[in-house]
Parts: sequence; C-alpha cells; structure tokens
Amino acid sequence: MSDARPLATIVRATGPDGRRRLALLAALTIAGGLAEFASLAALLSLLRGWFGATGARLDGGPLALFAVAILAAGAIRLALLAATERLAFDTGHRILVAVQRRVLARDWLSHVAARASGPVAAVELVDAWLFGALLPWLRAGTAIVLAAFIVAGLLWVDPLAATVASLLLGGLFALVWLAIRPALRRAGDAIADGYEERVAAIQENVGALRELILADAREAAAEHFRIIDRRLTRARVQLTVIGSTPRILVESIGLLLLVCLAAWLASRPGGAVAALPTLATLALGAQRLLPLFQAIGQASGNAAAMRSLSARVAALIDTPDLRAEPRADPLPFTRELRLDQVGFTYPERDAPVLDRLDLVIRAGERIALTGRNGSGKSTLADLVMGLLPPTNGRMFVDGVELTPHQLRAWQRNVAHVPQSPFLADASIARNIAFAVAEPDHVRVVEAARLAGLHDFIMVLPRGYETRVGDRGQLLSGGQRQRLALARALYAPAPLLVLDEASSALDPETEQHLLRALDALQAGGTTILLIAHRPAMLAGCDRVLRIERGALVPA
Ligand SMILES: Nc1ncnc2c1ncn2[C@@H]1O[C@H](COP(=O)(O)OP(=O)(O)OP(=O)(O)O)[C@@H](O)[C@H]1O
Repeated sequence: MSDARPLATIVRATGPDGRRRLALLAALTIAGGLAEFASLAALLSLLRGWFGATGARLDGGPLALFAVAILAAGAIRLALLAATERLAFDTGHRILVAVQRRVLARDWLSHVAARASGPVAAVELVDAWLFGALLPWLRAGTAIVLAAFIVAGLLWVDPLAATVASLLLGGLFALVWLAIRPALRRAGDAIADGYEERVAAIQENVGALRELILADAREAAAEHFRIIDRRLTRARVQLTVIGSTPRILVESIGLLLLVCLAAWLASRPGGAVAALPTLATLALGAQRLLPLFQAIGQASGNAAAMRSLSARVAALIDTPDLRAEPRADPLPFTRELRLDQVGFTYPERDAPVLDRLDLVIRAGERIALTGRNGSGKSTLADLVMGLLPPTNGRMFVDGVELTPHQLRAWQRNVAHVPQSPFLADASIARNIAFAVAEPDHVRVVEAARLAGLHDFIMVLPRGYETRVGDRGQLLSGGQRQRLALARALYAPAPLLVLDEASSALDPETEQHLLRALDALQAGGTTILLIAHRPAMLAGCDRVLRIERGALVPA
C-alpha cells in the first residue's frame, strides 16, 4: 500500500460528516492564523506609537486593537482545540464501527482463514493510531498553518532576522528528522506487531487455563507474556524518546536564536530602545511559535513510525463493508438438495478435503454422516448449509442451481447445532433466542422442553434469567450442548444439521434427543447429523461414511 492510500482509505471511512468537520477545522485554522498575524501587527503598531519619536505615549486606540486581536486569537485557539479533539475521537469511533462492520461482513471462509485475535487487537491498534498518529497529525496540521501566518508576520516585522532564523531552524529540523526516521519506522512496526501478539497471548492464557494448570505451564505462559509485553513497552518508550528529539532540539536552539537576535538588534543604530518594538514583537511571535513547533516536532517525530500503524488501520477497513441487503425469502426446499461432483479445498492447502462427491438429501430424510477425524464431515456440513462455496461441482435445491447470490436465501432454511457452540455471557433465555431483539418466552420454553433442558432450568433460582457465564462456563458440557440444540429449535427450519450434538449427552438425555428428532422428522424436518454413537445412527434413514473425500454407504 502506498503512503498516500492509507490516508485516503481512512478519510473515506469517516464519511461526509468527517469531511465536514475537517473543513470546519481548516476554516478555523485560517481564521486562527489571521488572528495571530493581526495580533503581531497590532502589537508592533502599539509599541511603535508608544516608543515613537514623540516619546513614550500610551494610545487607547492601538491598545484596544491589540487587546481585541490577542483575545480573538486565544478564543480561536480554544475553538481549534475543541474541533481537533472532536474530529479525532469521532474518526476513531467511526473506524472502530467500520472495523466491526467488516468483521461481520466476512464470509465463513474468510472467517475460518483469519487470525481469531485480529478483531480484538484492532481495538488497541485503532486507539494507538488515534493517540499516536491522528491527534498529533491534526495538531501539527493546524500548527503548520498558524506558524506560517506567524512567520509571515515576523518576515514583515524584520525580513532579514526572520529569514535567517527560519532557515537555520528548518534545516536543523529536517536533518534530525531524516536521521531518526529508520529507527522510528522499526519502532512503529514493533508496536503494531506487539499489540496483536499481546492480545493473542491473553486469549491463549484465558482460553487454555485448564490445560496450562494441568501441564504445569502457567509460569512459562506468564514468561511468554512478559517477553511480548516487554518488547512492546520498549518499542513504545523508544518511539516517545526518539520521537521527541526534533521537538527538544528545536526548542533549545530556538531560544538560543532568540537571544542572539536580541543581541544583534540591540547592536544596530538606535540601540536597545529603538529595537524594543521589533524585539518585543519577535518575542511574542517566538512565544506563539514555540508550542506550535512542539506540535509539529512531535508529529513529525512519530510520522515514520505511525505510517505503519496507519497502513494497518487502513488495511482493517480496506475490505468490503457489511451491506444492508433485504432479507431474502427462504429458497423453496420441498424435494431435495443435490450435490453434483462437489469438491472442496481449503485456501493454502494443496489436497482437497472433498473430491467429486455426489449426494442427494431428500426432504424429510434423516441422514447420518460418519468417518474418521479430519475426514471432512464438518466441511461437508458447511457446504450443505451454504457456508462454504464448493471449489468444484454444483449444488441444486429442488432442481435449481445454488448460485452465490442465492446462498442467503438457502441459509434461511438451515438450523445448526455446532460441535462447540458459542454461548454468550447472558441469560439462558437470551442464549436460546440468540441475536433476537425481543425473545418470545413461550417459544423459548418450548425449545428448552424439546431439548430436554426445561426441568434443569426450572430448579435454578433465577430460572430462564440465569446467566450462563462467559462462553457458558457455568454450565456442564452436556447442558451447553442442549442449550445449543434449544437455540436451533427456537427458530425451526426445514433442514436441521447437528454436528456431534450428542457427544456430551448421557444415554438418557440422548434418548430424549432422539425422541425430539423423531418428532421433528414427523413434522417434515430434514435432518443431517454427524455422529458416531450407534444410538444416534440407529434412527437414521441412511448412514454415509466419508472416505478419502468421497461418500460410501457405512
Ligand atoms: N479452516 C481450515 N483451513 C484449512 N484446513 C482446514 C480448515 N478446517 C478444517 N481443515 C482441514 O480439513 C480437513 C477436514 O476437516 P473437518 O473439520 O471437516 O473434519 P471432520 O471430519 O469434521 O473432523 P472431526 O471428526 O475431527 O470433527 C482436516 O484435515 C482439517 O485439517
């Protein structure tokens, strides 16, 4: 990605409102610059009148003019500060929302291929970019314009002195900046990598705590985290320290230049008194310029490092946005789903998981899929559900070919009970009616009854309002599976896919599940289940086995 593209991508993501705020900031900056120029001119005219040929005389008019100019400049600075902060934080907010929209817009294949910690690390990345790049750059942008007006004012006051000072300071600044650029770029890359590694390590430590305890590996995990965080911390310190060099240099050299200037002006004919109006105006200009140079120095110090952060932030949003599509009506499924010579290969894998596979699932059938671990059962289920697109072959629903733009309509026919269900840290009712704004309590209870969960829920003090904990960890494995089943049954669909949904059930609960499946099948539901246990296979119309990427009768 070129240097200019990240910014263009980010500006696009902020939308028309962001661009309006940027325009307001630009207008305020110009107004601020004019006010700075006016206050310098007013001061010079005031002091020249005061220390003029007629002797010291304080004139009310120029004093009032100076007071108005300096107060206006102050008020505009305050407005600029507010506009800058608002624009920066609003942009950060828009980018985070944009990132979430893009995470949700990914299809299943991109999701399974992506790094799980990415979206979490994105939050830290956007924050680091906001405080390390956007805010300093906006401040520096306004500072450059304000400084240009002040420098123009100073050139008008004393062209020679202002030119020499500007050239010396500008040249020094450029030299230092070029010298530190490579180190800053390295620090920026290390910071961006560090954020991702840190989130991944935290997720690992939380997710695999049981394994870490049993393997007596908690010290090693803590040490791994320490190394990652130390590296990140060092890079951040490096960025601040090296990035501050231009600012500190310009500050000290600037002060030195001012003193030299005072000595030189005082040595000209007329001495210190004649030089006083010019000197005082130059001093006011320098006093105004110093914080502006600080802002420019800080931002330019960070620029090389933050370019890599900006590129990563832009990459986060440089993918298709979630599109608000009208909800498709379910594709009619009354006869059969046919897979014709279907093959599937995961990205970055050479060998296909499924190869020229033929399968007809008749409406109302109950089919079991078996096969060795890794033989491709879940992959086939994902293809059947329209989550993965076949890499070869075609699929037909009631004789109509399933094209990519019909996938949403086909998916509406499917309810799924995954191998490891995701449970949110919310009430049981909310987890059953997952992602539904207003759960229907009667249907929640009905689904829980069918899944054999109702009696267990009723003995809990808070019943359906009991929270299940993060990822459902306050429930047993079997209870989690039944809750996932209840979720699938809450919104009944013509095709129910169960991926080893009884692996954690005791024989009694398994019998309950089989009775529930009988009832569903009697009601016309087509059922595809991945299972190994004989009890689950017994009630099926057909049992198929995946072997070397193809289906054979079991
Ligand atoms: N996201 C992925 N990227 C690359 N390869 C994958 C991915 N998911 C699965 N695979 C590979 O595809 C093959 C089939 O996996 P799949 O999960 O479909 O098998 P399965 O029969 O359901 O296994 P199990 O019985 O263990 O659940 C495996 O070899 C697996 O390593």
